[in-house]
Amino acid sequence: MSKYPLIVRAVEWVDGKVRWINTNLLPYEELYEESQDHERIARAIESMEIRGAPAIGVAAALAIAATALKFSNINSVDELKDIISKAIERLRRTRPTAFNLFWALNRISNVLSRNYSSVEALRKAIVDEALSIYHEDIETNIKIGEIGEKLIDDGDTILTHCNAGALATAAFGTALGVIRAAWYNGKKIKVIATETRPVLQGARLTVWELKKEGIPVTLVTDNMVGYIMYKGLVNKVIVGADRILLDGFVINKIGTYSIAIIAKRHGVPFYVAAPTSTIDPVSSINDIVIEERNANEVRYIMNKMLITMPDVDVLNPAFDVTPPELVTSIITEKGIIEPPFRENIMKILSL
Ligand SMILES: CSC[C@H]1O[C@H](OP(=O)(O)O)[C@H](O)[C@@H]1O
Repeated sequence: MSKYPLIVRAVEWVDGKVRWINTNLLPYEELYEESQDHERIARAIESMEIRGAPAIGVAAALAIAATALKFSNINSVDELKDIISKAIERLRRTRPTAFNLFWALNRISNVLSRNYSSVEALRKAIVDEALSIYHEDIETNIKIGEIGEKLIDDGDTILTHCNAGALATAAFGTALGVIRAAWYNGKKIKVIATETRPVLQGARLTVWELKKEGIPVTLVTDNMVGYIMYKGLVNKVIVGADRILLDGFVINKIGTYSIAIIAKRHGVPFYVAAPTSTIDPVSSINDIVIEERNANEVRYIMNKMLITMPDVDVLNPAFDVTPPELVTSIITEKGIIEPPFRENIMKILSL
């Protein structure tokens, strides 16, 4: 039982089904959906109804568990393994950058690789592993919050980018988890949220979450960050991450790199809050696939208003790369990682 109110849950497990809030509709509408169909859940991840690295990993794992239960009529271990393998491959193809997706699916694949005396034993092992991933996510976020809030001073104004909150995890959030923990521990903090074009996760999701909980938040456009840092209005920056490499490269929402450069220029600490399940211990920076999303996300503001000519060429990289020299420290559930990152990440991962 958490000592914090878990007011918002992006992804839940309800009676053998995956239940999620459609974040594309917020703050205009709070629509929840439920499904046992991994294809429907895969589409929810691709369309960003479900988004945020940890939430994507949890949703994918729960989608596999729901699939195992959906095919309750299958009595053959090999037949169920084949169905589950196909579902895992479909979910792997949803989004290429967030490491938590692959971390979660690899955990389920490891369960699948074992021998089982009955199909029921296999089904139970899959569901148990997926539910562990789900519950661990919430516990991990709270640990990140409680470790990270020690870096927050009473009276701080904290800038955050995109949404690394309860709407990006199973609950509580990572960057917003640190902010929540500081708030509930009595620190009078304020948040500045960037709108985060093109999909406006900051303006729509971070603002919605924090206002729902009464945490003071001010919205700024992405191009205001330089000005507000120049004016000395920001004490700290805290962002989430989609993938962190051993050398400390941080892959996160497009615009993060620009904020990190401005923070460095103005001597503002730049923190990254993420579970160790976001750390990719294998890839090098040249292996990373930065997701290129549909051009209409840039041409339109959330499908509400045309802002450019429909036939104009568009670039729409969903993420960028912040090099380690711009990162002050990485807040994880196992502790705060400071430079030299490779040495200290390997230590915290016991590699
Ligand atoms: C703790 S969420 C991590 C990360 O995921 C978000 O990306 P998206 O909204 O495209 O799924 C954003 O980069 C967050 O910082």
